[in-house]
Parts: sequence; structure tokens; C-alpha cells
Amino acid sequence: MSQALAALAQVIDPELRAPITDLGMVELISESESNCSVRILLTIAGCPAAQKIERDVRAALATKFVDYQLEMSTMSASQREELKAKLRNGKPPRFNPFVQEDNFTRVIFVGSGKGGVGKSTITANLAASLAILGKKVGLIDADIFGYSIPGQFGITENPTKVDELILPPIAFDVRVMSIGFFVRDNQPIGWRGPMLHRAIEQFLTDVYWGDLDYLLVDLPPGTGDVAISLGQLIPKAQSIVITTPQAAAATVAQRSGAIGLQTGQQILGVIENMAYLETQGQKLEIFGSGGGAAVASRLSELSGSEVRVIATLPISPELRIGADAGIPLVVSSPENEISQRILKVAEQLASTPIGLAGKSLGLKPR
Ligand SMILES: Nc1ncnc2c1ncn2[C@@H]1O[C@H](COP(=O)(O)OP(=O)(O)OP(=O)(O)O)[C@@H](O)[C@H]1O
Repeated sequence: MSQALAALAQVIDPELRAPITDLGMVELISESESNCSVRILLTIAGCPAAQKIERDVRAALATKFVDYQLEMSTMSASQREELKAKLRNGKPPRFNPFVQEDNFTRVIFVGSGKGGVGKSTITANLAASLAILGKKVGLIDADIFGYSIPGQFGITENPTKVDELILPPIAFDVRVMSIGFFVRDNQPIGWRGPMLHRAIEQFLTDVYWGDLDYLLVDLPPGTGDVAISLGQLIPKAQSIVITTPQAAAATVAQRSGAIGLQTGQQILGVIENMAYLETQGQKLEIFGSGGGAAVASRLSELSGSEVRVIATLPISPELRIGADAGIPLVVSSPENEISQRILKVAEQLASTPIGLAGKSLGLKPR
């Protein structure tokens, strides 16, 4: 076995999360006991991961060879086609993997009625929690008009495009896709139904998600076009509804959950956020009380099976600071009480049966 290839098999492409030797990125030109000559083929010219890959390749070769020659180059169009075909695992281009019978990714929509109830913050922390538990996690920010997930994950770079294939940035081990990556200078998005549907569909078909255990989707607030499109595009999805304790928020949240039921989703539970503010040993119920229980009870009636409040989260400056700083609280302070509550929801999700989630496809992302 080639010593050079064995060493290079340890180098993982940071975007595709697979060994570069499995991705057709290595050409071994020559090899002797003390010397080798290698050409590395990056997927595209100007690949943002180029420097990291070169550093890792040099470190790997130095473990086996006193001397080596390294050339950094770029794949030809046909080599790129070969790579894309491999990544698609035999499926045609522009293909929605989440509707296939042999796809065991658990898709969870996180919705709310009103905006500003903490849906994106909770989705970000839940995704990071599942990754902490060792799951392979993707996150779609489908909150087209109010996208905030890139900021919450501190992602500043745009996704790499290999021709039509979009490689999602990865932060805290979560693969993230957001319309925010494609909007320039915070320009408003004036899209209507069909364009929204197309954008959402592209997030499913044109993005290389790899072999995910979980795909979380941060829905826009309310009961609009995007929620309905997604319900149609991924009929097997389950959902979590976020509300505050406030009666007005709860009434709208029920409606958003009801839309999910109409598109056939199973409701996993309700999370009541901003339930109280704890100060000087007292719990101040700033937004009233009972909203979470009211939503759960109504959705139980509508679905005919028990929907429970699966977490109650207080108002927490730390949670807000984490979101603003681009580091989810569960990552920066896993011991924080709120992190613990969110991690517990993730543990519950991870411990319920999910068919054959995690069953490996051709490539093995790490
Ligand atoms: N438990 C909490 N304690 C304190 N601040 C919170 C809490 N949950 C969320 N926030 C803050 O409230 C604001 C709204 O949260 P977020 O953006 O997550 O809500 P949203 O429901 O996704 O809103 P929209 O759908 O309108 O984008 C953010 O500034 C967030 O940091």
C-alpha cells in the first residue's frame, strides 16, 4: 500500500467532511521510500478551504517522508462531474434526498405563530446540542425574511459552489444553509410564493447535505407559503412549536401547529420560551402564564394524540448574548441551566426511535 496515500487518507476535506483520497482529490505522481510527489486537486479555483487543505496535506506527508513535492491544482470539469456523481451516490442531479425511502434523516420543522418568540435561537441551540451528542446535523434557515441563523452560528463566509452543487458552511459541526448567504448588503427580499417555493426546493436539491441524522428547519413565523411548501416537499417531517406564555402568542402558535397537522406532520411537542424572569429569587411572569400548556392541549385535541410541553425556558440574558455573539449557549456554557434543558430535549429526540437514521451512504462524512 502506498505510504503517501495512507498518510493522505487522514486529511479530511473541511467542507465535504470526507478523506481527500475518497474524493478524487489526490494524484500520486511518484513515490519511493524517502520521497514522494503528489498533486492535490481542489474542487474549484479559489477554493476557500485551500490553505487548510494544503497545511493538512503537508503535515500528513511530513509524518512519512523526509522529502516530498507537492503541487496544488484544480479539478478538470470531468473530474468535478465524477466527484459530484459520487457525492450524489448514484442519484440524478437536482434531487430531493429527503423524500426517498432509503433516506433516514429525521426532519424536524421548528415553527411559531408570532415572530420574536425565540424560535431561531432555540433551533440553533437544538441543532448544536444534537451535534454535541454526536449526531450528524443539518440546519435550514427557512425564515426567508427574518433569517438569523448565520449570525447565531458566527458564519461569515458564503457557501462554496461546485458548479450547481452548494456546499453548506459548517459551524459547531452543523451544516448550515440560509437565504442570508445569498443576500447582498442586507437588501430586502421581495419574493412571493413561487420564488419562495423555488428557493426552499433548492435548499433541498442543490445542497450537499451528506448523510444526515437530523435536518432541522427554522420556519418563518406564522402559517405562510414557506411552511406549506416545506410540508409538501418533506411530507415525513415532524415538528416542534415554540410559543411564549402569552395568550396572544399561543393562539397564533396553535394555528401554525394546525397547518403542520394539515400537511401530515407529527408534532413532537411544544417549547414555552421566555416563560419567566428569575430575579432576586422571584420568578416574574412577564408574558403571563399558560401559553405553552394551552397550545399543547389544543394541538392534542386537533391531532388526536397527546402533545406535551417538552421544555420551559426562562428569559435569559446568556441565551441572548450567545445568539448575538455567534456561539450557541449550549456550546459556550453547556453547564448553564438553560443549556441543560435544551440538551435534554436533544437527548429525548435522539433516544426516540428514528428508523435507520445514520445508515451510511457511499461516503462516510466525519
Ligand atoms: N429565552 C430568552 N431569553 C432572552 N432572550 C431571548 C430568549 N429567547 C430568544 N431571545 C432573544 O429574543 C430575540 C428574538 O429571538 P429569535 O430571533 O430567536 O426569535 P424568532 O422567533 O426566531 O423571531 P423571528 O421568527 O421573527 O425571526 C433575539 O434577540 C433573541 O436573542
